[in-house]
This record gives sequence, structure tokens and C-alpha cells, in this order.
Amino acid sequence: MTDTFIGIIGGSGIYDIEGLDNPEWIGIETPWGSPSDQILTGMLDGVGMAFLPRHGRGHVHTPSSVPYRANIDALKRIGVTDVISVSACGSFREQMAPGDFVIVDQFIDRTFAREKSFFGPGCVAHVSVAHPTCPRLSAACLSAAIDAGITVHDGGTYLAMEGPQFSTLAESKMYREQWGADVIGMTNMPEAKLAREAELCYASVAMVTDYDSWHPDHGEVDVSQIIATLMGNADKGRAMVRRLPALLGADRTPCPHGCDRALDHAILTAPDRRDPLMMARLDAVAGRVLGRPA
Ligand SMILES: CSC[C@H]1O[C@H](OP(=O)(O)O)[C@H](O)[C@@H]1O
Ligand SMILES: Nc1ncnc2[nH]cnc12
Repeated sequence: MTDTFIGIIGGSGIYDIEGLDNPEWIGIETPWGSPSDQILTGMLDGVGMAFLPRHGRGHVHTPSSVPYRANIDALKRIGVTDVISVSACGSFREQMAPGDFVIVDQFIDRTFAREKSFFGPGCVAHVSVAHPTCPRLSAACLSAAIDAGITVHDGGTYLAMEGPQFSTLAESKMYREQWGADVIGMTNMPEAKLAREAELCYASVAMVTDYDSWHPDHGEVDVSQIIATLMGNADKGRAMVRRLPALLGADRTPCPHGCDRALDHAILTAPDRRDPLMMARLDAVAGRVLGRPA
């Protein structure tokens, strides 16, 4: 049994969370560089909480420039056990309307200009992301959203695009009609893959802000509309977060789905061929299986 420590990665429009006991912004450096910002830590109902604004306060990072590896490493390094992404997304489904939440359970990764792994030459590893989100953590998010009176959809496929431009009409139609995606955003990949490599449970709560560009009755997406929808629904996000500690509890049992043991059989590089510099960089992410430097 360990202590639950919930990490929230706040997306566009979410740069702070309220209501923490003993709140403190702390600066963390990682072998992968600086995270997007300092991390706000504190307690909520007796459970440790950490909040990291994905784009930084003041929104300085584009979806491509977000330091995804540093963000996940920093959360792991301070002891976070469960990471919840709260993001804005466009919807490909009539019934997933602006203001609704979607508990994402699958991804199509169309990003191409980002570092996608902690591993590499000198320490090669392959983890499974067949089920990229944690069912236990996702179920807690679903319950929290329902308890908060939010219209929430249980499951959905998130298409992660590179951006920063929104999709063309042809792309929007293809993702929706041929590829079966339900929502679209620019940030949950490689974040989810990196969380799996770091043996962190990861859930994605996506708030629908628009119908992208496919919908005949809605104009094309624009950023002011997205931010207006986000601001108009910010209380919902806060209400959901407030309920999470009670649902997850302070004492954490091992993940029944194995998220916290994802590296058990993943590392291929023979111990005597491992690069010591890589080993040092992986101290937080893979220390459980590689051993931590003395
Ligand atoms: C604000 S418009 C597009 C921008 O919003 C979403 O960010 P996040 O996922 O961090 O909430 C989307 O992915 C784009 O990065
Ligand atoms: N339509 C959209 N496409 C990509 N990212 C988004 N974030 C919010 N709405 C979006």
C-alpha cells in the first residue's frame, strides 16, 4: 500500500486549481529539461495533489513545444501515482456536445514532431499501450463527473493531431467518418505513452469545446469560441476535481491493470550493454526496475 498522490495536468484555459490546503508552487528540474511550469502541490481531503499547467501559466507552450517528457518525469519524481489530464477537445459526434465531458479510452496518434519515449539507444524498452488509459482511474473520473452533475460520456477515441492549426474540412470528415475518432485535440499524445513508460496510471478527461469543422450547422472552429466554452464550464471541471480524493482514497493499492508495473518485461537492453548516462536520466521514470543510483 502506498499513499495516493493525484497529479492533474491542466490544459488550455486551466492554469491553476483552487481549494488546496497548504498550496505551494514548487520548481522541479529533470534530466529531460524544465517542465512547462512550476507545480502546484497541496492536500485535498487528506490526499496529496499536484497541478501542472500543460502550456504554462500565461499559455507559453504550443502543443508541439510542451516538454512532455519533463512534465511526466517531474510528476513521477515528486511521487505522483495517478495522472489525470484535463483537456479541451473538438467533437466528431453530434451527441458529444460543447460542455460535455468525455472519459477518453483510446487514441489515434497523428503527432510527428515530439519526443515520444524516455528510452532510446543504450536502453531500449517497449511497453504496451493497447489500453492507454487506466480503467481504475478513468472510472473514478467518470464517477466524479457524474456526482458533479456533468454530462459525461464513458469512453471515446481521441485523435491527437500535431497542430497548431486546426484540421482541414477533409481531415475532419476523414477522422470522423473513416477513422472512427470521437474527439480531437493536440496534446494527449505522447503524454499518455510517456505516462505508461513512467508506470503512472493515466486518465484523460476531455471537455468538448466545439464541433471542429465537419458539422454543417456549426461554423469552423476558432480559439475564442473554445476559450469561451471552457470558461463557461470551468466550474464543472473544478467540481469534478474536488470529488476525486474521496473516490480514490488516501491509501493506494497496486493498480489492478498493471499500469504501475508496465516496465516489468519491457526493457530489452542487456544489463552490461546499458548506457550509464541513460541509466542516470531514467532514475525517476524507471528506477523501480533499473535500480536507483546510490
Ligand atoms: C485552445 S485551442 C487548441 C488547444 O487546446 C487544447 O489544449 P489542451 O489539450 O492542452 O487542453 C488542444 O489540444 C490544443 O492544444
Ligand atoms: N477542434 C479542435 N481541434 C484540435 N484541438 C482542439 N482543442 C479544442 N478543440 C479542438
